[in-house]
Amino acid sequence: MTHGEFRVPVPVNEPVRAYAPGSKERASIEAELDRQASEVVEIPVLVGGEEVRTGDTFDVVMPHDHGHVLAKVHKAGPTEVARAIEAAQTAKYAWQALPFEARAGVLLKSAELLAGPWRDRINASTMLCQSKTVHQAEIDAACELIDFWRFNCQYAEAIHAEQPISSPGCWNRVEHRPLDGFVFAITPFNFTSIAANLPSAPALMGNTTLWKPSETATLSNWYTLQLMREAGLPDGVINFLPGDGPTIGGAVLADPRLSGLHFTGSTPTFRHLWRQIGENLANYKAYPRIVGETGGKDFVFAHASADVESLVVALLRGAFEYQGQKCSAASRAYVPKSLWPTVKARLAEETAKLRMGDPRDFRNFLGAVIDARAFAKHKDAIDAARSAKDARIVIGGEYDDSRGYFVSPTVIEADSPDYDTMLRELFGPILTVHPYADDSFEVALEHCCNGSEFALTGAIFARDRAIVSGLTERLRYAAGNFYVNDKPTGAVVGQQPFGGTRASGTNDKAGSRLNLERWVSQRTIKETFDPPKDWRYPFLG
Ligand SMILES: NC(=O)c1ccc[n+]([C@@H]2O[C@H](COP(=O)([O-])OP(=O)(O)OC[C@H]3O[C@@H](n4cnc5c(N)ncnc54)[C@H](O)[C@@H]3O)[C@@H](O)[C@H]2O)c1
Ligand SMILES: N[C@@H](CCC=O)C(=O)O
Repeated sequence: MTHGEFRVPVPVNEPVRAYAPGSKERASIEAELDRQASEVVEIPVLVGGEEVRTGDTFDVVMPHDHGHVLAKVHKAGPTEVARAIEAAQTAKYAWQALPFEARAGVLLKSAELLAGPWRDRINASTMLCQSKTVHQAEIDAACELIDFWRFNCQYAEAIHAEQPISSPGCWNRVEHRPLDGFVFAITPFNFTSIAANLPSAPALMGNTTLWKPSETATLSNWYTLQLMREAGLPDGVINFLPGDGPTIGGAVLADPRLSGLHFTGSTPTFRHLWRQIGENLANYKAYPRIVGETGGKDFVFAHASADVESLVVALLRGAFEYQGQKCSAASRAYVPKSLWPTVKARLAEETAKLRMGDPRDFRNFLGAVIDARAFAKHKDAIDAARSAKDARIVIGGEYDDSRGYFVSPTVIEADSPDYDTMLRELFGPILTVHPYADDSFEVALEHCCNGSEFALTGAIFARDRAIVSGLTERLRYAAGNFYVNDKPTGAVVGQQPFGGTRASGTNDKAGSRLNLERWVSQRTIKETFDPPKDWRYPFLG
């Protein structure tokens, strides 16, 4: 029972810590990195608050030192999936019955724990198991996740406040009900914040969820769930199902009580899941909501009036931060031939200064790519460019997986905008640049707009205002997140709602009111205070 209209605290973006040499925060995270590197964590399946050890395990390793095991994870199978669905169905009545401020309180408390005592643990595990530098871990696992939790509470409050008008003699109300079943969250390896947000956003709206984490990110993901449990998350609200995607996915999607899929990951996986849901459609109690944020082939389009130094920094940071493993990473660029020789020379000069290695050495700008499969894909793309007639490696092109999965920051110069790596998502530190003739600006622009199946992020560089306006207009549907004279990565919750269209997803904008609206189903209630007692209308005489 709530006696009052409460307001959640007004959120502000979590400040990013610098971890400068000699700082207390640097010493503190270094100690935590040492601690985590010296242990092997056993991670169970979690159903209804019960830790289940199936005995069928896989290892989580450091991508930059793949012989080093960080965790042994028990895989969920069909039995655990069935138990998790029952646990979610059972937990949802008590969870939904809680007043909104109690559910929001769990997320706000989670944000507070992450901003304080849990920050090092979550950041360090993200650095070790996903090979992020301290800065990349900080902006993801700490700041973005804190922002998701705090801002979502405010967006949820605004949803609840939205009510219809009432005419005299009646009172209309809209109830923003949780969905009639459970929500399935399937999460990617590359952002700890996205992984924790996918099950917790539907939970905030009163749903109970099943969470299938990415194998390689299971350690950091498990810690975020422990944090939420410490913040008061009741048993059964989020059930943790690590293991093989198709095995778990097949069992969950077949259940008639599936009411929503909250997915982030690659385009082929999402298409596969959508097809599976389609094939099951007649078996579901209600049409499942499908939210999927997927792959990208994110562009940088430069005009001849672009400022070269800003363009070079945007290409370098946009393409190589976190080894290019951001869905938003700059992976194709269109640069006029009048600028390209200077841009190429400056990019080569600056890229040569980037150090790559173990993120525990804070001088490194890049770590390793996530696993052997990713390494093989990048190696193949580099080898193919080396022997191609219409493309060449102009920067980098080295790789070595003897200790970790290292791929050096690489630039491929492609004569044709249809060269393989101008179109295909690689998800690694490989940027392909198509230098276009200045008098073929329109042809290059048309390719940038429609040449790729994706439409996630994109950036334009120009100083000429008419060109900025024209490109903004022409590229309206080429990206869900569009940047002018800035890199196409680094969206901040509350500032640049994030998501793309076409093959890049359903564009329900993670960390926004729009996303939360997908996890409720409105019930309209009309209460009449003076119901008519006579069926005859006046016109009948
Ligand atoms: N648009 C966005 O906001 C966004 C954000 C982050 C990552 N991404 C995209 O994610 C991809 C990288 O992440 P990834 O390598 O983890 O993606 P992925 O598609 O390989 O895996 C994502 C998740 O799906 C699971 N999975 C795979 N097959 C499955 C199946 N048949 N049934 C059920 N689950 C299954 C995986 O185990 C993992 O948990 C890139 O394509 C990137 O662009 C997009
Ligand atoms: N939101 C992040 C990307 C998330 C996908 O990997 C960015 O804007 O760089």
